[in-house]
Amino acid sequence: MSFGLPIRQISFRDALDKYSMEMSNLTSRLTVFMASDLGVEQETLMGTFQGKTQSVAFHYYPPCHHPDKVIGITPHHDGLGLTLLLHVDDTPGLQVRKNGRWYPLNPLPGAFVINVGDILQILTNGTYKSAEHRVLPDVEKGRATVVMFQNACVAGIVKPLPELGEATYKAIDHVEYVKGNFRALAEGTRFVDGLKIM
Ligand SMILES: O=C(O)CCC(=O)C(=O)O
Ligand SMILES: [Fe+2]
Repeated sequence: MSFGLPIRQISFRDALDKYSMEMSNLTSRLTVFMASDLGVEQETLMGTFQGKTQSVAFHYYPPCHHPDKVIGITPHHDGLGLTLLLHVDDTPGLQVRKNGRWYPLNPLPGAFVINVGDILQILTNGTYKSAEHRVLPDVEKGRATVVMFQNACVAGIVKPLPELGEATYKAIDHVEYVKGNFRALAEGTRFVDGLKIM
């Protein structure tokens, strides 16, 4: 994917092209493990990610001497398929919520943080849960991350894989899903909750 960058920024463009391809490859490799864990065909899960869009975010969180008054990123769930997060430095800040408690996810050299997004939660019929997370600023040091969001769907539709039994989420056109997800994010709600079949 070219990200529509001007040709003149050749080195950045090349680096981003390469990074984008490597993240697609990593996603494919991860789906192989997930497919075997879920008991579905490798190609089925891999196919939901292959050829789909990616978006990238470059975050920088400056040091902040009033961490009690400021938040880096407010608590949220990622809305797409998988998120591949690279820590550029060793500054902590990312936290994940489990059973109502926040846990730090400190950077490990050479490791990615992989987040399940809401679409993967739907695809796996709720077997994998999208994790709520936030970023707190550090008092002393700035923090940089590169975050790749991998999209996924089944033939243009966001829905549970039929292999995973009776669907517990309604099927929705991918374009409608993305619109609804952005709307919900702005309202501070979760679009995926409205797709749940009670
Ligand atoms: O920068 C981070 O550690 C988290 C970024 C994030 O959660 C996001 O971009 O959705
Ligand atoms: Fe996030």
